Amino acid sequence: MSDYIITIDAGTTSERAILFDKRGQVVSTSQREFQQFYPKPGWVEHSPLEIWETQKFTINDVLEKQGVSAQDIAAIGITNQRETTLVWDRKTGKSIYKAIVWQDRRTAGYCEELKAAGHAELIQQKTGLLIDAYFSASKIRWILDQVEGALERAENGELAFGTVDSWLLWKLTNGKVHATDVSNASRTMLFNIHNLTWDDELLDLFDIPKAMLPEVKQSSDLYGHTAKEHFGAEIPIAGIAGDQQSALFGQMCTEPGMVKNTYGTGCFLVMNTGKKAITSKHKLLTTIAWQVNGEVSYALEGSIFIGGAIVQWLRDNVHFVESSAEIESLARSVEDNGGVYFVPGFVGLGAPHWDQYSTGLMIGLTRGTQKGHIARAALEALALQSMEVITTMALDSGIDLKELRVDGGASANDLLMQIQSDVTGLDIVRPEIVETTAQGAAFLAGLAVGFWENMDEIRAIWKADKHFSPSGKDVEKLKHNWTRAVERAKAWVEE
Ligand SMILES: Nc1ncnc2c1ncn2[C@@H]1O[C@H](COP(=O)(O)OP(=O)(O)O)[C@@H](O)[C@H]1O
Ligand SMILES: O=P(O)(O)OC[C@H](O)CO
Repeated sequence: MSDYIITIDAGTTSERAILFDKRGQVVSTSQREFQQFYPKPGWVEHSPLEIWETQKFTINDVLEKQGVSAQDIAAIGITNQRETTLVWDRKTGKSIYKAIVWQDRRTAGYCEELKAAGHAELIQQKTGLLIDAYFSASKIRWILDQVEGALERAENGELAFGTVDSWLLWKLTNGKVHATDVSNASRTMLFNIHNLTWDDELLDLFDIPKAMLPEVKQSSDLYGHTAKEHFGAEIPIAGIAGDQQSALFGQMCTEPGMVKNTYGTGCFLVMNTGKKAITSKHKLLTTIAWQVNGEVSYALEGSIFIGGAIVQWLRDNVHFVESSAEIESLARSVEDNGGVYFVPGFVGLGAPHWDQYSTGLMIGLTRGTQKGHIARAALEALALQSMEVITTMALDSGIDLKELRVDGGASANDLLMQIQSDVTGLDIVRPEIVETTAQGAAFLAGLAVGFWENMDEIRAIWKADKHFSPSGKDVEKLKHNWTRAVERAKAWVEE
């Protein structure tokens, strides 16, 4: 009898394996960090082999911790950092270059050229995306250009491209399955999100051979089985979704108009728009949320590059606090921000600004500024960036939002959640289980193998824990000054 589902959560800085039981509860977790490579300013790479070995370790570790065997696992679900690009040799199973991470900006210049050549509209219309180094296509192009002989090998069908989900699937199945799901495919800038196929015109534009692309399947689907040698028995792999889409599913935002925000390293706001792919007029992304039982759900997304990382930066780079949690008590030590604003444009600004040339900016400092004011400004920065995306989402969708479901590390911060409610006027809802990213992939895999019968059974698992409602505080000045501060942070880097 198979009692559990395992989710593989392959994140940007660490990988986890999480064991879920039939009640949708987390039974056990194993987590391990892996190395980040920064070979040049703006470049971020991972070792593909380390991604695989780290993930394999966590799966074996979680089984051992709980004293269960592979036979007890009904299915594996995969959720992953998106856009990160890997290319490997089909015969040897070895990557031909390191994984180029979603944060990597090396192809920003090439992307500017694409914009200047007038390709933005076509790309947005087909893929729902805005031209940016963030997505996979320009990264694949870079590998094919820079690794000797790569283009020819790719044309001959010798090379495979995949995002992290595809890479892990390939490794788990010992090279038997080369596939991805629609949500990950929709982040490559090569996938037509309307007819659900790799787009020939875009492949021509980026000069990427079709032969290297994975098969695209539903998010809840049987992909294959793990090779027996890895965990002692074959386990079905039955669900895949990009981490932000998976969190939307885990939060049970399954109806049009429902929105979640994940406060991790970045903040990722995603709104379910149902069967409608809404083209944003305000620089949000249109993306595929998932495909389940043949039905595709679309979403609008606002990706904010620096969220919880602002707190991490205060902790690790300038030793302002000892722990991330300490930021809350420090921020509570003052009444307000004392006029201080902190725009975290460390890697440029994402949605809705998309300014590759902004930097971090702290403004409004006076002789009276105290530590607490800076802590408060940092938390307000998370909330105000998210507010900008929410305002934009309401405009694009025409939907009057009422509620925002939250998860991710920084959602544990009650003060931040209260500020979020005050600046958006929304009811902020934090669920009992904040492991929604992993839970989403577990649900997708569990549905495919009948571990859970249907959506109603899953819906009953999600439960709210805490609500934060607007306090009625006047936030107009805060919003006004934030807008002024953001404008000053923009276009700072001169190339
Ligand atoms: N209590 C807190 N208040 C504010 N930020 C926090 C708090 N706890 C964690 N964080 C921030 O949240 C991030 C970790 O969240 P997590 O969801 O684990 O991120 P990720 O999955 O992106 O690695 C870190 O950047 C950390 O600084
Ligand atoms: O690994 P995370 O949680 O920082 O998420 C990364 C996103 O998928 C990037 O688009």
